[in-house]
Amino acid sequence: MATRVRPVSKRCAVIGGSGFLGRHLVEKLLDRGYSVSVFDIRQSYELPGVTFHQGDLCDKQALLSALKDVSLVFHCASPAPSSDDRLLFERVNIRGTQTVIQACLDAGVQKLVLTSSASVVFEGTDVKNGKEDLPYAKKPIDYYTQTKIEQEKLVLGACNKPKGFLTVAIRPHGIFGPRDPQLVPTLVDAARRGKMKFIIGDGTNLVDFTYVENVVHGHILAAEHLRADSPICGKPYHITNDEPIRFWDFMSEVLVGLGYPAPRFHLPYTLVYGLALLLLLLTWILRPVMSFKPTFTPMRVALAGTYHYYSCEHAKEHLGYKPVVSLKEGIARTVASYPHLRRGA
Ligand SMILES: NC(=O)C1=CN([C@@H]2O[C@H](COP(=O)(O)OP(=O)(O)OC[C@H]3O[C@@H](n4cnc5c(N)ncnc54)[C@H](OP(=O)(O)O)[C@@H]3O)[C@@H](O)[C@H]2O)C=CC1
Ligand SMILES: CC(C)=CCC[C@@H](C)[C@H]1CC[C@H]2C3=C(CC[C@]12C)[C@@]1(C)CCC(=O)C[C@@H]1CC3
Repeated sequence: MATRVRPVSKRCAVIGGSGFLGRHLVEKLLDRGYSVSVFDIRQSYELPGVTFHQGDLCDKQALLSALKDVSLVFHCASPAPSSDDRLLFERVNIRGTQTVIQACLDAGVQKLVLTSSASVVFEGTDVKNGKEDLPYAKKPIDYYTQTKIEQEKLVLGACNKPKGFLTVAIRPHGIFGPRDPQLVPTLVDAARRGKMKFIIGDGTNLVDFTYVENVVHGHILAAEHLRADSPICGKPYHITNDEPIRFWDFMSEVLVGLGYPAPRFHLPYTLVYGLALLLLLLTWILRPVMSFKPTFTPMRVALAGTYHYYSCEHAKEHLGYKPVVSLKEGIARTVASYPHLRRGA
């Protein structure tokens, strides 16, 4: 069993600390006695023990002031996948991450923990119990995934033991929990518009959904195990709930928990995927005159209709990782945290 390693310095920075995952991470770091410098393009809350630095991570000077006297940095900022804006992803996830690395080196930061994504190996076809040695997606499913791949390569490639700069990447999948602006709100929005009646495919596809506190736990374990003599330097780690579930069972549990009916009718996967592609084409054609965001994008349909679950054995072995909140408990906490999204609210 892995031993618990004590942090050397208790001052750290969270880039993207105003976001969903970032804020949960900040709260847990505070509980564990860290003082935290948050760097984000927006400030969404105030907490004792947290210093906010508002700025764009592509701006090295702005970053440097947030990294002063910091030895550990968590980088969990990214534009939302739904923005599907290639130039923005390239600027923030690729060039911005290069800037983060350079700022860390200039500021004498010793450890950088990146929030990557398990989807860096996902090409829209089944992944069953995928391990970290799967190759990066050759045909990434969207610009978000494409730039997350480049981002992870940059951070892991920057690991340099002689220079005393150590890096590691955490690859979560399907993060959910209180304050998530993406998964539950999108689902409820679709349900309210009568779009959640259908199951895409036969509904047996297993998927990982990971409760946010488990993702946070994985990040902190990685940071605290990151030392020059550790096997984790320069490596990616899947962090999941270790309880793959049928995609449509998860969606149904959340929907029913919030008072909406579960999807019941089946539609063939290829038909829905084809329709999503057509719809996407239509949004491009019509962009000069009108803009609309389809609920069922090809990316979402692929995620809803294929197997994609990942092994977290390496994290267990090298980080001593074990989920701290079960899927059942995570779903219950999540449902309870969205009273305003309940049916009829
Ligand atoms: N949610 C999920 O299911 C998964 C997420 N991930 C990864 O986890 C990380 C956190 O995701 P999540 O918490 O869901 O996302 P959020 O959008 O909630 O958080 C990201 C934060 O980064 C900020 N940000 C964006 N661009 C910049 C910039 N140029 N400079 C500074 N800050 C910026 C965002 O601000 P603003 O909101 O204004 O854009 C936001 O506050 C991301 O790296 C994501 O790729 C990985 C796997 C699954
Ligand atoms: C079919 C439908 C409309 C489902 C609604 C829920 C979806 C919005 C989520 C289901 C799986 C989620 C997911 C992500 C975002 C939200 C979903 C598509 C990510 C793309 C977020 C960023 C990642 O790195 C990977 C995630 C995979 C799962």
